[in-house]
Amino acid sequence: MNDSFATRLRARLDKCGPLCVGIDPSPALLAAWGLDDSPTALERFSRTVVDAVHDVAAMVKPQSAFYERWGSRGMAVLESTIADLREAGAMVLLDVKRGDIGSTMAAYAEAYLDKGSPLAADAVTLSPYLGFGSLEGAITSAMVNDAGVFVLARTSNPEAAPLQRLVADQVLAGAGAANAGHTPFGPVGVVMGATLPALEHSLADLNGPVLAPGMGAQGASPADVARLFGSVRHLVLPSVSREVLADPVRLRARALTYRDECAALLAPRAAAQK
Ligand SMILES: O=C(O)c1cc(=O)[nH]c(=O)n1[C@@H]1O[C@H](COP(=O)(O)O)[C@@H](O)[C@H]1O
Repeated sequence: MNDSFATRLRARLDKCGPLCVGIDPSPALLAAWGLDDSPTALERFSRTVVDAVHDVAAMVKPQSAFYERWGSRGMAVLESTIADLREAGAMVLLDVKRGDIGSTMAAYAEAYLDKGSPLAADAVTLSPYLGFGSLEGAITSAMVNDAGVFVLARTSNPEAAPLQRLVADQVLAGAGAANAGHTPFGPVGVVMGATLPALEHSLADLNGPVLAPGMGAQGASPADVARLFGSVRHLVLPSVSREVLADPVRLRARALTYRDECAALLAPRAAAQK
């Protein structure tokens, strides 16, 4: 029998520490690395990141958009990047932010969560704006496939606040209901930006992981992650992309610095001292 998503993520968090590193091969980063904008460069970039961070990050998060730019050639690189990560023992969070009516959602779930799919990941990001209930099939599929999902609740971009403030509690309630009774926690995570000025929502009944993007390029720090999510420190996965990816030579060192800082600030001991 395979371990559940949460059991695998718990083991990775305990082994590697609390950090997710994004693979975002944007044209700007390819240029910064001295690479041209091509599928070959995409592959070189992705391989370099996999080699540098696969044992540092609890999860690695390829951003699908940067591969989709290249059509089928880009998708082939995404497929091989997912395979490389898995072979290296990393957990893959595929950032696709999908959300649609039930029947279409079922096809997305088949594409990204079914164990036999060429793009199968350990987890995907989902958008709840067709209603939390529209994600039910994907959540069931995640459970059947020992995978997970991360549903957008309060994203890191400032313009999201007026809209998401109104619905985030529904997302958190839906996720909490799906996760109830699961140990060590459930397969339905949420996305909450490390850039939020204040938390504004209770995570007490979530019983699922919290992906917290926004460190580095978007201005948040590991201290912000600890300030916002200290109450669920054992469930937080701070995420960073551009700041770590900026320089191929310092990539691993930067990831290690973020990892160590997050681990120190989110350690149980830090809670007791507070
Ligand atoms: O789902 C995400 O990862 C995500 C959620 C969010 O609220 N904000 C956010 O920036 N992201 C992703 O995180 C990456 C940007 O991270 P940075 O380069 O570290 O700012 C992009 O791939 C975004 O799509």
